[in-house]
Amino acid sequence: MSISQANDSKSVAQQMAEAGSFDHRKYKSYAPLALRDRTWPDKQLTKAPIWCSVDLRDGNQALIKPMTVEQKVRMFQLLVKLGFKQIEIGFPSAAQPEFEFARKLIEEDLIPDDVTIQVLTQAREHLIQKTYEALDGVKKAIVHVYNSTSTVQREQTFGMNKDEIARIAVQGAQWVQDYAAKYPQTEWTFQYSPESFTGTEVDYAIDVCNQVIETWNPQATKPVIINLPATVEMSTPNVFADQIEYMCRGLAQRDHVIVSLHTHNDRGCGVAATELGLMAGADRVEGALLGNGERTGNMDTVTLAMNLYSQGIDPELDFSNVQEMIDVCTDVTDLPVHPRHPWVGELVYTAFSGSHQDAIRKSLQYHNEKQLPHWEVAYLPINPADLGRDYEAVVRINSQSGKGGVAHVLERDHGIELPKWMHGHVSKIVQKAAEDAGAELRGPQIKKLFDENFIEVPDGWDLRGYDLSNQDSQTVATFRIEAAEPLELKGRGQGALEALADALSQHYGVTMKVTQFDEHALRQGTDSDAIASVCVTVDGEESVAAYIHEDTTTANLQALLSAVGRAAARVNLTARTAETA
Ligand SMILES: CC(=O)SCCNC(=O)CCNC(=O)[C@H](O)C(C)(C)COP(=O)(O)OP(=O)(O)OC[C@H]1O[C@@H](n2cnc3c(N)ncnc32)[C@H](O)[C@@H]1OP(=O)(O)O
Ligand SMILES: CC(C)C(=O)C(=O)O
Ligand SMILES: [Mg+2]
Repeated sequence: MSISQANDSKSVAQQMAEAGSFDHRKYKSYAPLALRDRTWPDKQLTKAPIWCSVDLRDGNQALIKPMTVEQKVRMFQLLVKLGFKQIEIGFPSAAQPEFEFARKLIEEDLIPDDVTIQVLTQAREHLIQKTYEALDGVKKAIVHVYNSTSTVQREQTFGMNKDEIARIAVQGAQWVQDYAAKYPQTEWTFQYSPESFTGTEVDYAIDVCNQVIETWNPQATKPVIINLPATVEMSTPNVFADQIEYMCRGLAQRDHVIVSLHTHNDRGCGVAATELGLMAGADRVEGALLGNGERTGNMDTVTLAMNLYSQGIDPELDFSNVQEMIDVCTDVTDLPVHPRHPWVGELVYTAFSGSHQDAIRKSLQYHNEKQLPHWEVAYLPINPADLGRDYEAVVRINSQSGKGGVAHVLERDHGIELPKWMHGHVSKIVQKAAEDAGAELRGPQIKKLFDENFIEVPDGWDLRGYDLSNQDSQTVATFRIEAAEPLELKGRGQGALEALADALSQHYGVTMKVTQFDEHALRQGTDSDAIASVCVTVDGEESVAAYIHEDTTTANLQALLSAVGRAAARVNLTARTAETA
């Protein structure tokens, strides 16, 4: 008997008993909804949805260690600061800290006037009663009642048929309404979730939701919220979008119903499903910061908001201080943020690889020079500074990096703008050091390598002074050099640099040619400091050096002298004459 035949004849229970059987045939594919006249694929998102944070409920119920009341207050205050106007604060009938937290917010008047708190309850009377007790005295609140409607839960958890499950929903909705009437001073909004909606036959989901809507009888001034959860993400986002479009068409009193989405991320598409669901007609979304929540988490509100932001849409949430948000979240959830987390991870604006760095550097320069009206920079979907991130993270150097990246770091961190011909010389040194270290090199290490290999004056090659004059439209010069014995050399040429090359050629009896030269002001440091870079060939041997000085002629001459001095380590330079002072 083949393995395949063996598996086909086994029940799921038998297969489960066989530990370690990685066999896809025990799973079946989802059945897509045949919505032929779907309209959502042609829609575009143009505005932010109504946001509801579920950090303090769905996020909290998934933590190893649920938040304390104090931690919940901290998270609540962060959510308010970020701009959430609807915040599900918990499941007050579930546990004492949940109840106490609701009481604290109300009694200590911690809820801003423009923020509505929301609470979750099962459709069970004693839990609903306790929920209202927790909310006594609140100005306004959303009471969110749910029951599970999927085939699996109907059959396996509840052992009930469709009508019986619908009756739980309607009875729950009725209790929610009845208890609300006991607290007339509060402005109540009701919300219903057919939990495990994506595993529910869509016509049945419409039927249950419409019975709840009929119970609550919403008005224009008193809408209800129907929240459609992908309690477990079971399909590709397009299937979810079809389900949402179908629901939006089938829900009664649609004008008085706010359609809300609550996706989870089991297949890694929680945000994508929400985006398509919004295109399919939903008005509101529930989610958690950084995607905290049951299993793989809830839809990540940071990612969705930043996706909108990066399309030029006001997300109506403020992530300008992303570090503060990360600090509070990691602290209260005790969960780390992945370095590649969309938009906010430590590495998401960082390029280590040479070609990316080169493109980023050129593109940023182009962007600044042309003053483009919109952000269009290679490899950087948004300006990291918008999130309070600095540019240091954008280009980081290791052995995968190229010359553009090294030049970028010297420019960015030290205001040293190198001429293009020098990029390769510097990056060769940096790359070798990175390879030897087998690690990243940070800005100060790169500057040190640059100083040691290009700026520092080799022993015995210090320029002590010079006199320049003009003769027959040529520069005639005397140079004083601090060597083992002080030298005074004379030379002539087109300018001071050529005159020095001439003086050194004569002195050492070698051919010397300045092949590259550049001089310009430093972008950092004193106003007058200039950096000069020189490439010289000494008897065919190429040597490069640079020097920084407030006097540009001194910078040029010392750069040349240093380059020759560095060549002297490789070429035998012996004085031909004895022109000592
Ligand atoms: C997808 C989601 O995130 S849903 C939210 C989940 N969050 C939580 O559960 C966190 C808080 N929950 C709790 O602390 C507890 O579950 C409580 C306090 C709410 C209830 O506690 P208990 O009654 O002791 O236990 P439990 O939740 O297991 O109750 C199960 C019973 O409720 C019924 N039930 C479960 N959900 C619902 C519901 N939404 N509406 C009506 N009845 C429900 C079950 O059928 C079961 O009935 P049975 O006793 O006849 O078998
Ligand atoms: C309570 C409901 C909305 C829920 O969290 C879910 O279905 O995921
Ligand atoms: Mg959930």
